[in-house]
Amino acid sequence: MGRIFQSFCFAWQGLVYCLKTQPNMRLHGLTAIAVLVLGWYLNFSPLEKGILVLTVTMVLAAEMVNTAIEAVIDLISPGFHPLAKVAKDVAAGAVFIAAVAAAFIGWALFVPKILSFIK
Ligand SMILES: Nc1ncnc2c1ncn2[C@@H]1O[C@H](COP(=O)(O)OP(=O)(O)OP(=O)(O)O)[C@@H](O)[C@H]1O
Repeated sequence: MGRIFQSFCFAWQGLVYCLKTQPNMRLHGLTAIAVLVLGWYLNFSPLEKGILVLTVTMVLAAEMVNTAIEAVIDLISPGFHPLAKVAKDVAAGAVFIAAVAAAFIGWALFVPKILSFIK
């Protein structure tokens, strides 16, 4: 039980580190809260809520993995190296495609719902 709690504390520290040091993580986090609150307010179905939760989690997790990769690269390759560039660019690309997919999913879920609310 102690080990599980300790692992949870380390994971929490990683999350707090990302929120403190990464402006993009704060932006994704605030967007996630806004999207989830709005989703619940607009009475999304359980399936739609599940898709929303998975979508925001995908973006936040991608941002955290990106931050971890950046930290490792800065540790092992403080100077310029072409492979360091590849690693950072690919990690940033993962965040980018996750964010683009999230934007499409948000558009597909929210636009019909908001239109039906306005009518
Ligand atoms: N050690 C390095 N060697 C080669 N290119 C690097 C190196 N460090 C960074 N770069 C290049 O600079 C870009 C920006 O790197 P940086 O570490 O500032 O990432 P970032 O995405 O701007 O970080 P953050 O998300 O913290 O703002 C990388 O995507 C990469 O192209």
